[in-house]
Amino acid sequence: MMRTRPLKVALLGCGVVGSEVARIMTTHADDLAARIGAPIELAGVAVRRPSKAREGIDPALITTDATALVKRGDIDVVIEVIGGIEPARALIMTAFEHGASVVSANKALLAEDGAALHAAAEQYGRDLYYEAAVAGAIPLVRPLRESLVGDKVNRVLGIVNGTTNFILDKMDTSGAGYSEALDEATALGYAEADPTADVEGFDAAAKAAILAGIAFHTRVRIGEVHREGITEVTAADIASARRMGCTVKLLAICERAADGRSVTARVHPAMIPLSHPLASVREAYNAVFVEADAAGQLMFYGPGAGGSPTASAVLGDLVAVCRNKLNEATGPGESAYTRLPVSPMGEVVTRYHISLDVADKPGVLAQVATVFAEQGVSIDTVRQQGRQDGGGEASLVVVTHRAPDAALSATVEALRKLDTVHGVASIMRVEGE
Ligand SMILES: NC(=O)C1=CN([C@@H]2O[C@H](COP(=O)(O)OP(=O)(O)OC[C@H]3O[C@@H](n4cnc5c(N)ncnc54)[C@H](OP(=O)(O)O)[C@@H]3O)[C@@H](O)[C@H]2O)C=CC1
Ligand SMILES: N[C@@H](CC=O)C(=O)O
Repeated sequence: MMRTRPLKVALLGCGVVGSEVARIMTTHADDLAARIGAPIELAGVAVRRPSKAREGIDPALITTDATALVKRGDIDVVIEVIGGIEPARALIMTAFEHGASVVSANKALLAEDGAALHAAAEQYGRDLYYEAAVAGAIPLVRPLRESLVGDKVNRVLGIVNGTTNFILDKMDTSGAGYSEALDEATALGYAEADPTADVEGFDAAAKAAILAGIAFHTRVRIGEVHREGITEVTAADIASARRMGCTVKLLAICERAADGRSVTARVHPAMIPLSHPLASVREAYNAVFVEADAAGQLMFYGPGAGGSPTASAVLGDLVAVCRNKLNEATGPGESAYTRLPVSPMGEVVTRYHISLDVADKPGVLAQVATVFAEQGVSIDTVRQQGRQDGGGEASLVVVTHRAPDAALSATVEALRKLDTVHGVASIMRVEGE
């Protein structure tokens, strides 16, 4: 039977995501009430700039005092879509203390301080849901937290940042410049308030930390994730990838060690073969592979950024949390975990694509090959192309077999010291084979 007294919802933030959440709460009010078993009421909307026009929102609900809103005592659910660390963290803690459960899309905060937030939720008997924090509309947090909790997940690999995928895709397919593609992604609402978070890989690293934590029942903080962004990826890298039958993607890769005693989490650009399913992930779409002992390989795919897709994930959490409230229960929360050490990047086994500018004369290839051999790195393919400019230089592209990242980077450092190597034009890892 439908309860008539509405559940009260406070919305903290009404930007790209928040404005869509408010719109769907209004336009789908009847459906949401039917799903929940009670109507929901938007009880207040906290923003920074109160005079800004907010379509479809009663101006009487707007406040700049988010703290007073969450302290009211009659709020059932707080939706935090402000972003950043503070005041979001303090507001969530205050919400728990004053009786509300929380739905958040804030991956930066969860990857920085998820443990304290979960502990506070548990202490006060509240829910903390955050499906929207990873890969926009794609259900990923709940499948890992609930559906796969009986299995053993060994690897999570995918594209988890829409902005960088949009930029790399535009650079690859339409030849767009980096800045032009970034401006377009920002205008479409994909980029973070500070797009450095996207292009330098912080956003993807936060998501990798969250995914590794849930998948491997451990804790990984953003600072433990090896992170490289896309700012160094050049048109020449993309062209080089094409020549190899590959494309360049920013990947997040989280792995459990074979002995189960440690994990790794990394974010970096990588070349992947055009035949790999991730190669066809276009624009701001995301896709994530999950490999588990019993389930095998699962692929999750969908819109990874933008107001409306992200709001879909927020609304799904809102319904779940409201149902729990009505049942005077909380959801599954955080499962028991073992703190597994996060191994450094140097121990990760990967492959390098290295493009060198070398002297075009006898013996150079042998010298280069010796450096690889000295570091214990086996070469898979070598391609040399003499330059047409008559300067006695050639371009040498070496693709290695799999080796520890420390050995690969030591190889690059040793190559830089050879007189016959005039420059390292690009280095990129190769994944997905
Ligand atoms: N955009 C996306 O595609 C996705 C975003 N997310 C996450 O969702 C969250 C929100 O992102 P997004 O909507 O893009 O961000 P926006 O910058 O568009 O919106 C932020 C909102 O928070 C308000 N705000 C900022 N500071 C305060 C404050 N101190 N007190 C009250 N309100 C404040 C802003 O107010 P005002 O409007 O007055 O400026 C604005 O309404 C972030 O955590 C982001 O990482 C997650 C998945 C996808
Ligand atoms: N800026 C993020 C938004 C969603 O998380 C992205 O581009 O993926």
